[in-house]
Amino acid sequence: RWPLPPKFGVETPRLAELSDLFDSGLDQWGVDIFLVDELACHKPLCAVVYAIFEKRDFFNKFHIHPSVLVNYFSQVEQHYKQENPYHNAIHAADVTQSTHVLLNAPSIANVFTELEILASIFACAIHDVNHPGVTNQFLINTAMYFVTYPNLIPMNVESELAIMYNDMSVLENHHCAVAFKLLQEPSSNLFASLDDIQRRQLRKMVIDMVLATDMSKHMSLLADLKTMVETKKVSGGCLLKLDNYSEKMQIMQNMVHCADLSNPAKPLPLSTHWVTRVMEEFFNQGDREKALGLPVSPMCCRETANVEKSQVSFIDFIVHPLWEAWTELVHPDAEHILNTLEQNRDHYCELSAAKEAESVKEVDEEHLDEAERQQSDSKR
Ligand SMILES: CC1(C)CC(=O)N(CC(=O)N2CCC(N3N=C(c4ccc(OC(F)F)c(OC(F)F)c4)[C@H]4CC=CC[C@H]4C3=O)CC2)C(=O)C1
Ligand SMILES: [Mg+2]
Ligand SMILES: [Zn+2]
Repeated sequence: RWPLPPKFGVETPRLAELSDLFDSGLDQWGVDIFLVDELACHKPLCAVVYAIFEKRDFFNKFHIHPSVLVNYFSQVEQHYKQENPYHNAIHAADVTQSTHVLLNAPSIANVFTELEILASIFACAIHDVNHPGVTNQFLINTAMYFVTYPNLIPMNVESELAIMYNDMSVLENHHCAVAFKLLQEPSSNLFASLDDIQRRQLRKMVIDMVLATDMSKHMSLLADLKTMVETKKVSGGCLLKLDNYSEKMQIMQNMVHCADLSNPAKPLPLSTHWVTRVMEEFFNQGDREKALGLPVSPMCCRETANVEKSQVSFIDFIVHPLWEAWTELVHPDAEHILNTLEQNRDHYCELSAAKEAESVKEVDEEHLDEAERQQSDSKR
């Protein structure tokens, strides 16, 4: 009934290269997602989701026609703002492919049902859709802005979002709502062949995973993961005893959260590329906060931010503790990921120390110049 879409759902003159890259890299941690973006003519999300669905045989398992997948994820991809330096479709493709790799860890094979795997991949693909390029804090701070200055034309409709969601996981609620709204398109009914129970289960799982990508949930999510790892150690190390929904969902939420925080654990060239992008997005937000007379958020001031120091702190306080817990949960499958994270952290630490030494040297030279000036003055 439907014409077959182009391979991977993208019209590209470089299909052979894209196909080869997926053959060798789709299941690899550290595939060059920026090269995927280039080869897929800047539709990386469509291409990655199509390739994963094919690799996992989801088209047959869930009776999904390839063109329905392409119709839906083309819509989703268009709703990612490509003007965002960081929160764009490349990030969505990156998190989706990273989760695809994490799901292949031998120690969690047979833990998840096919529906749970479908829900995880889907959740990653849509987890930041229509992201406005600012944080929840910014939206919350600006929500009251138009109450204080009603005559100001709403410079950013996004602040409507905080009003809509009463400051609770504003972005993450929005990403879910947009994704499920797009599903209602008749030509995009991805889950038409699922039965009602499965559709309801999938919807709940996706919402639970996407809402867990809100960084304000990070500490509680990590605490629960550590508790699970402790009990797993006690119960002879097998994960297969996961029978209730909440324990399984906890692992799925942490898996997607790990993928969302995986940039510092990727090969260094990819990691530094993501740092440049995320800082650009934060600095744009800082510029807007300054213009609005709002307090500038941490790491968002382009004049004073120390990129290397922020990255070391981000890794030490947030990323490493999470990946340490995940690595223990799936031991020994994620050792190489944790090692890469630790090497990258040391790289940023050295950069930060070198930068520190450089600025101290400059100050010393200035003092020397000043002293020489004073000396020559006193001689005259
Ligand atoms: C400043 C500190 C000394 C003290 C401190 O409180 N925090 C945490 C902090 O300030 N946060 C928490 C994370 C927030 N955040 N940050 C993201 C992000 C992504 C990639 C990054 O680099 C690289 F991997 F590409 C990155 O690097 C960072 F250094 F900027 C940050 C996203 C993570 C998930 C969802 C949306 C993005 C999000 O909510 C931002 C506010 C510290 O980090 C250290
Ligand atoms: Mg997000
Ligand atoms: Zn994200």
